[in-house]
Amino acid sequence: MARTVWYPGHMAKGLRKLKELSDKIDVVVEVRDARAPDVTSSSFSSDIAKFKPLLVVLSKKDLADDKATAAWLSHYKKRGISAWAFNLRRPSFGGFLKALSKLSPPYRDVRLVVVGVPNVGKSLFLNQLVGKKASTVGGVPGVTRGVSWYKGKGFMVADSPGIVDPKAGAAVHRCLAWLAGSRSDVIGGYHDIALDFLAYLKERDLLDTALSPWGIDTAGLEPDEILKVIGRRLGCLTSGGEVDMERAGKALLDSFSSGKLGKITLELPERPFCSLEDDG
Ligand SMILES: Nc1nc2c(ncn2[C@@H]2O[C@H](COP(=O)(O)OP(=O)(O)OP(=O)(O)O)[C@@H](O)[C@H]2O)c(=O)[nH]1
Repeated sequence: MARTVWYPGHMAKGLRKLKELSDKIDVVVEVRDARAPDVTSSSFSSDIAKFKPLLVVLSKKDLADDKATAAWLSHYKKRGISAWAFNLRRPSFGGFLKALSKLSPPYRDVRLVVVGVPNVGKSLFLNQLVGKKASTVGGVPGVTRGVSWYKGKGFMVADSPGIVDPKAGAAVHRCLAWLAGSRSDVIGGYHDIALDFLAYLKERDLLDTALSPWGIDTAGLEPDEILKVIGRRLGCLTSGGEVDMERAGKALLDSFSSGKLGKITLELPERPFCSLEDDG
């Protein structure tokens, strides 16, 4: 089934803004989702990393499988990429701040920009890093125009809108929808996206882990049958008593993105996300 790629105008504008910013910054911090670090990375950050240091922050560590997160951190280390994993709701930035201070020019505060796909945790990261009293900085010639800068202890951070890699295919957008980084209702509907999600979990042998909180026996069931069982279990019914598959899909995806299904990582360094049907 052909699906449209969701790449609205504000993201194109954000990408332009970021490119303009690149000569004013010292460091790029890319926030990636620990549940899918490869899907939520962008070719844009690796382009910038050719001439600016890149620090990778894996967000939502509390929602990801701990062993998988350790494997990703070790994967980055082997490739010389500095990376940390945080539960951004309760972060401990010690090692990250130390690395940041080493990148500081001797004559002024180090300037960083925080980039990442929508909903990955950029705002929460920025707020936690700068502190509760985060307020924008104004009036720094040549720096503050057109972008919001926040002052931290020894650093200045520019925020950026969520950017999805313009080259990302439809399959990546669907995975972002599972993670709540892209809107399922816009790119294909919850029913459709939830079926993709269930098919992917099945292919990765993650179905039983994911659905264990609901005690659903999935043996021999296809994704649409599984979604029907979930819909009945959660009371997503039409007035005629049929399962409302759109509501069931939304309930499943909400449960995954909020961590109700437990700590699940969708891809591993040795087996990154690959589409079941890459029509991008
Ligand atoms: N459990 C958990 N939730 C997180 C974490 N990081 C971010 N979130 C939640 O994820 C959601 C999105 O976080 P934001 O900081 O708004 O994400 P963003 O990247 O700024 O989003 P955009 O503005 O859409 O680009 C919020 O509900 C956060 O509370 C984390 O480490 N753990």
